[in-house]
Amino acid sequence: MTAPLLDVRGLKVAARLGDRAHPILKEVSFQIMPGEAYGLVGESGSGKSVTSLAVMGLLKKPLRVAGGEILFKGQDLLQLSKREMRRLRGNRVAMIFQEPMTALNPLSTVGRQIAEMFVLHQGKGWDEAQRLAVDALASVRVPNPDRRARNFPHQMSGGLRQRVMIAMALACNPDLLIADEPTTALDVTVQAEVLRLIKELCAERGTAVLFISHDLGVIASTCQRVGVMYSGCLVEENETQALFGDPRHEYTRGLLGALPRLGSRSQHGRQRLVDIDSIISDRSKLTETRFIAPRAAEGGQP
Ligand SMILES: Nc1ncnc2c1ncn2[C@@H]1O[C@H](COP(=O)(O)OP(=O)(O)OP(=O)(O)O)[C@@H](O)[C@H]1O
Repeated sequence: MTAPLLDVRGLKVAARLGDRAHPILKEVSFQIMPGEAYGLVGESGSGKSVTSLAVMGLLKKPLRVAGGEILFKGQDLLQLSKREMRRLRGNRVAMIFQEPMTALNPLSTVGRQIAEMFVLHQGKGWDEAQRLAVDALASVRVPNPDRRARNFPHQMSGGLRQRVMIAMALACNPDLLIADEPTTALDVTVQAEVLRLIKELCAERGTAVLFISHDLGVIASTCQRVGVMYSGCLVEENETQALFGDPRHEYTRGLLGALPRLGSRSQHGRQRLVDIDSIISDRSKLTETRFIAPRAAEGGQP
């Protein structure tokens, strides 16, 4: 049997405020197989970003890991030194964020920033790194990559900047790409293009992806399996199609029920949004339900 690429086991994260530690993640466990696209979905504040930052070793005070293991290729990332973690980041595990402007250096051309990845992580000389940066821009389908490499981030549209982030993230052919709401800040039409690009490039290269989104539509179009987070817990996990066809946790049913449907328009012609709280009867009971695994994992009952 293939070993998982990422195996998060009983991950607990707490926020220390004053002399009290508030639980933020409560024993979150999931696995991502090599080359697999796995989605984490849940509403704002459910703990998706904290999970991805913990995997990247980028949690900042007052947050800290309070228990569990994060095994990457069998090695517990929580045991690595800061230096070892820095070497892993950008190289074996890379991340793209929601807002590329905050991740890109405004004072440096995008070509230079991509080239730095090749110099830092692959020990390439500067001339070769710059040629590779132009190739990397071409691989994320940036038109006129030679000319664009000389642009500063503010000279590009949001969609192009996100392509630059993808080029940087994939520069060293990582085993795992973490994409945290990668298209939320983009126009709807550009969103679809960028999602397709991430999906295609990762499939071509065999890169596994951890997709984070509050948008079930994004997860449905990109991921093979999905984990649903609520209030710091993973409440349900399943193959994407099975989860959509047969949501079993009340919170998942609420999330799916709150999706605007094509054709359901209000009298003003807008798509009707359903409030999730009109579907879920009692939020206080949601975390009492145990984690719901795929049916096959329960012994194959129908
Ligand atoms: N620096 C911090 N200090 C204290 N609590 C924090 C901090 N950062 C996040 N949290 C808390 O951790 C919880 C999970 O936040 P997280 O950002 O992971 O949610 P999320 O599901 O990614 O939401 P969003 O989609 O809005 O980013 C929230 O309750 C949030 O208030």
